[in-house]
Amino acid sequence: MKKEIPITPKIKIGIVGGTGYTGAELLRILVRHPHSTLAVITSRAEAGLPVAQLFPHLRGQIDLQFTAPDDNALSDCDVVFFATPNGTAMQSAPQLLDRGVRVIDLAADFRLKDPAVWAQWYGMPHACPDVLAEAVYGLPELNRAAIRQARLIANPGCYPTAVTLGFLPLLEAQVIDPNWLIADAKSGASGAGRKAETGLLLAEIGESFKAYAVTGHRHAPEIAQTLGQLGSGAVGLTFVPHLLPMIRGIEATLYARLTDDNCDLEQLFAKRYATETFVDFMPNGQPDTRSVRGSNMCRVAVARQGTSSVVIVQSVIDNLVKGAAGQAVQNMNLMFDWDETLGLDALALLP
Ligand SMILES: NC(=O)C1=CN([C@@H]2O[C@H](COP(=O)(O)OP(=O)(O)OC[C@H]3O[C@@H](n4cnc5c(N)ncnc54)[C@H](OP(=O)(O)O)[C@@H]3O)[C@@H](O)[C@H]2O)C=CC1
Ligand SMILES: CC(=O)N[C@@H](CCC(=O)OP(=O)(O)O)C(=O)O
Repeated sequence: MKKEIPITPKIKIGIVGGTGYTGAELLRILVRHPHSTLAVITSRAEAGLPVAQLFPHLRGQIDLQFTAPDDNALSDCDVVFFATPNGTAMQSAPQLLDRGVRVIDLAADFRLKDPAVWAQWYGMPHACPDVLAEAVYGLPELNRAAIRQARLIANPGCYPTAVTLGFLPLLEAQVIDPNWLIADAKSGASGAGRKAETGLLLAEIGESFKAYAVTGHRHAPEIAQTLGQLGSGAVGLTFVPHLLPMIRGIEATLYARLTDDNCDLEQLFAKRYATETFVDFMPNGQPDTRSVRGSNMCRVAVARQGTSSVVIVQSVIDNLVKGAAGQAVQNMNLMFDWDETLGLDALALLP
């Protein structure tokens, strides 16, 4: 059951997990959104605190207090965003959907189609495997038509967004070997969330750089699942994430072997992304994370070294915007049949 969209263009929005980095980013975007009324913003730790007291950049913009999560209050909303740890949204989504509320989960609860694969990577059984089937993977550049019809969106992970948008034109056109894909990705520390953790202290990550989860990261099956749907069948992917001593941003350098040496790579990327507002193909470009910081843009470039058959793609996003909250709002815009770009016109911050 879907709620009828009111004629009045304002909808009521709930955010579960309003004190985290992606929750705060949703607030920053949604206070400027012409069709949104923020109705419920949850935090267990900060219940009762005015939102603008925790986040002074929202003073004068929002007159709500954090409240403890309550499914009844959330049921009154038209759409609820879950900006919560993995395993949280799947506890409440079925009831909310039953009450006609649309749900957008920024975590991974509905991203993997196979509940056994979910359990393997997330260390817990899936709470509502029956609902998984109807979830739409919220990558608009791939699933726009399905997102428009969806009640439940699995917002993609941050690394998967950058990696998938980089490989997508090559796999769709079937000009690379799908069994030999390498994604060398780096993230700023905000990708790990706002929790206190020794490994995320400035003195631990400043002036240092490391790879992590080299034996397997939970985003690998998510990326492989999506890339496997792009025309060439199952893929062989090596994905290695790195932690950079910066706050926002993901850079993914991707490698693949060309099977069609005559392919015009620049034309392929330019054509595939010509009508995509939030993917900027940069001919001869060198996308850097600061060119997307604070914006919903993914910038990509493609290159070869001489006549080598290895193709190199660079892809950058802001992990909190196109990698999370911005993409979630882009999905909401599609679900409510609005202009996809509403609320998402911020340019990157330089320097
Ligand atoms: N950071 C990033 O770049 C990205 C994050 N994501 C995903 O988005 C989700 C949120 O990430 P992020 O904002 O970084 O996380 P944070 O750790 O910064 O924030 C988590 C939020 O969830 C709330 N919360 C925690 N546990 C529960 C619970 N059991 N029930 C209800 N609320 C809870 C917290 O508030 P309180 O404890 O007070 O209730 C807090 O507001 C995660 O699943 C993350 O993997 C996805 C893409 C990018
Ligand atoms: C830098 C950093 O630690 N990044 C996080 C990615 C967080 C994220 O977006 O993952 P999910 O939404 O799939 O949980 C990590 O590697 O765990």
